This record gives sequence, structure tokens and C-alpha cells, in this order.
Amino acid sequence: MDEKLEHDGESSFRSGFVTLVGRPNAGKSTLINAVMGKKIAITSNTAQTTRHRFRAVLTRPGFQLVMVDTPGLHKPHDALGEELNTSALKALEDVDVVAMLIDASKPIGTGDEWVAEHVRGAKAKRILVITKTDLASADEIEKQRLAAESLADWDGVVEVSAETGSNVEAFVDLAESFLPAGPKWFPDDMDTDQSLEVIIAEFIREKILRSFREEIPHAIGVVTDELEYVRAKDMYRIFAVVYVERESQKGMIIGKGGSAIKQVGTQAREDLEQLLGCKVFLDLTVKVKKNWRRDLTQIRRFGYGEGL
Ligand SMILES: Nc1nc2c(ncn2[C@@H]2O[C@H](COP(=O)(O)OP(=O)(O)OP(=O)(O)O)[C@@H](O)[C@H]2O)c(=O)[nH]1
Repeated sequence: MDEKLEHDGESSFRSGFVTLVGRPNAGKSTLINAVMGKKIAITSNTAQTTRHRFRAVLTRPGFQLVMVDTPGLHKPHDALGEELNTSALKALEDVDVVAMLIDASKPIGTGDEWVAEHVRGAKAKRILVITKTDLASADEIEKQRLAAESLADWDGVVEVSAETGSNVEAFVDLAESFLPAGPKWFPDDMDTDQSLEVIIAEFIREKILRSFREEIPHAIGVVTDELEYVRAKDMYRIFAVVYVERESQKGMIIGKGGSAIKQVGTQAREDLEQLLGCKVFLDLTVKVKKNWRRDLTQIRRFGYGEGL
């Protein structure tokens, strides 16, 4: 098509990037899933679930809202933590809107203040999003909003529950109201820029985060090694590797007689079948990669932080 004609035809179209930031566990990934109406991002109550900076794309008549999910900003303890912070802070640059999420059910602390400091420095519209309103009383929400409002100069405020869906559309409306005129950056049918291999590895990692406690969740990295669609059987064959840092962790992940890894595999397979819309054969191998969280090359090989 004539480029000028296409441009003129879309001149009233608006588009832009909205970065979601907040402390670990603030509810960023859950809000993105609620906006999208499907699971794009993995979630868990383990802090620092998100290790990738990725985009979720909401395309509606007249606008395209590109949401950037970021790892929770926190005090780093290792190279992985530093990489995740760098990645999240980078996502504050060159966006149209920054949405800072604050959990309604937890007191505002130095962690939020530190995040707010970076939000104040961002050259973008600023939205304050009070999250998890289903977990707090109206009184508590009001107090939290007042306290959070003093953290920065906000262009808009919204109180949401991604769990119940309350005000999720109001968040979309608010973010949309700040979008400049712009092109459709992504095709209509594209809802995330994560590769299928990455999404699969993340879905598997989510099951491990939800099944194990203590040091295990932070010590694992997951990589999709092989992905093949077998047309004759309408089935995906997936081979993935779960990396841990020590032999003892390998034993825990595998469990007695392989029971733990089998459970993770079953849960992940069910999720993946829903995602891919067909049968899935999933093979999980557990390997030790000593102290990978201190090794930037390895962190990037996993694709965490800046890797994408
Ligand atoms: N009750 C309730 N729980 C929520 C809500 N939003 C998120 N959660 C829970 O809070 C926990 C953290 O949510 P995530 O969306 O993973 O948080 P995040 O900010 O992406 O976390 P990081 O990846 O650590 O930065 C999960 O257990 C969610 O189920 C909500 O609106 N209501």
C-alpha cells in the first residue's frame, strides 16, 4: 500500500509504552494478565518472580497500549539482583507513562520510597496504582492512597484489584488517556514479545516457585532446550532443563523417586496445553550450574534481566 495513504489512514491512531514498576510482589504481572484477559506473565508470592523485562501488547480500536513488565526493584544481593534492577530502571527511559504499583495491604516502606525516587526522575506521565484492594478495607485503601500520593507528583491515580478485576478497565482508560498519536507498533495478533521458548521456560519456573520454598525459588533457572510441533499428532514435544546451583538442590527438585519433578511437570504440562491449544509432551531434566547467580554471563545466557 502507498505509505502515505496508510499513514494518513491511521493518523488518529494512538499508541505508547507504559512501564509498570514497583517493589517485588506489588502485583505488576498479575495486573498485566488481568488487563490482557489471559496469562502472559507468570506470578507467585515469591519476591522477584519476574526476571525478564518483556512487553504485553493490548490492541483495541483506535489505540495500542504496550505494557512493559519489569522485575521488582529491590536491594540487590547478587549479580542476578543487580541485573534485574538495571533492567527495571532501564524500562523507565523513553516511555510515555510510568505506572508505579503500591500494594494496598502492606505498609509503605523504604523500598517504595526508593522506587518512587526513580519514578520522580522519569520523563513521562506518572500514574499511581494502588493494588490488591480486595485485601484491604476502604479505610486502609484511603490511607494508603494518601500516603502514596505524597511520594511523587502524579498525573493520575487508580485503585485496582487484579484478582477481582475491579477497576482494571479504569487503569486501561487512565493509561490510554496519556497515549500520544502514534503508529501500531505491533501486529494485531501479537500480545507479547516473549518468544515461545521463553514463555514455556517461564511457565515451568512458575510451577517450581509455587511448589518450593526457601532457597530453591531463587536458585533455579529454566531453559527450553528443544521445541518441536509434531503435526501428525497435533502435539508439541518440549525438552527443558531446570538449572540449580548445588547438588543438594537437585535432590530437592527431583524429590523421592522423582515425585517432586513429576508433579512440577504435570502442572506445567496442563498449563502449556492450555497455552498452546494442543497436547504437550514435556521432558524435564535437572542440572547443576554452580553459583550461576553470581555469573553475569550465565545470567544473560538464561535471558534474565537485560538478556532479551
Ligand atoms: N488478593 C490479591 N492478590 C494479588 C493481587 N494482585 C497480585 N496478587 C498476588 O500477589 C503476589 C505477587 O503478584 P505478582 O503479580 O507476581 O507481583 P509482581 O509485582 O509481578 O512481583 P515480582 O515479579 O516479584 O516483581 C501473587 O501471589 C499474586 O497472586 C490482587 O489484586 N489481589
